Amino acid sequence: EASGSIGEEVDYKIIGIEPGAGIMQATDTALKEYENLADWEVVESSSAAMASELQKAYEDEEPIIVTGWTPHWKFAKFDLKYLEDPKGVYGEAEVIQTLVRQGLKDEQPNAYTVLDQFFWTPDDMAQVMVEIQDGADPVEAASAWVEDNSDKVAEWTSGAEKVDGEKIKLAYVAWDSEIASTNVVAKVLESIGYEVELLQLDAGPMFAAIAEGDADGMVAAWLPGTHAAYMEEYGDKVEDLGPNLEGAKIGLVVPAYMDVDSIEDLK
Ligand SMILES: C[SH](C)CC(=O)O
Repeated sequence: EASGSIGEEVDYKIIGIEPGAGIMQATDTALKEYENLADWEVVESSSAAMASELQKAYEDEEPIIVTGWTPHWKFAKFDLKYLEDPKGVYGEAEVIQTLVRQGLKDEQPNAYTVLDQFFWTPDDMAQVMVEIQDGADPVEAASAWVEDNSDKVAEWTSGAEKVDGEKIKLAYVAWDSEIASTNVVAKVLESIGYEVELLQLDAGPMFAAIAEGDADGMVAAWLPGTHAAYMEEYGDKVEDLGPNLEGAKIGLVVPAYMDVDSIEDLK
């Protein structure tokens, strides 16, 4: 039974993730744009910590508001809803794009071909994410998906020739979505002979690593809105290979049992 306002119930807190994430920047903007959020706080946390807080609240049918995104396994496990965002702070549909360092096409044309052709659906990504959430090692979950989806993988490797142990470094942030996609791409690059190193960074350093050539590629650019600031800073120093997934979204997410439908209702 609701004891008071939504704000009182969640102590005026939105449970966030890592500070550098674009969704955290968008939520900082939301706290300024929505007068009713003037006294609210977004709690810096991590993707994993946010997910476990969400799971705990959900199991106890407690109120909670989190920074959420699609694709994500939480929508398969819990009955959740996005809060309406009348001021459009979180943008509309997002795509996840692939960025590579300048020069990769000449130096590693076969890796470039795979990264350029990598494209899959939110359902594909969710299959790998749920396996990992259910306890599978990300490398194992990626291997299993690659084996089960050889036709799609063949489209990605079409035109790429085998190499002999050349090294490729993929940068990523430990968001569940990018743990899945980066491990799948790594498996596919390994299948044509590359030795792949995964470099886990925060969002800003991930863009910087591609721009400065410290990593060869990443499949983790959420655009046009989420990572707009990073593209503003680094866009002219990277090569943008376009979307690898369409139908993504970010926003504030609550369990469906909460009687709130819009960010404007958070009082
Ligand atoms: C958390 S979303 C996967 C990306 C972002 O917010 O930077």
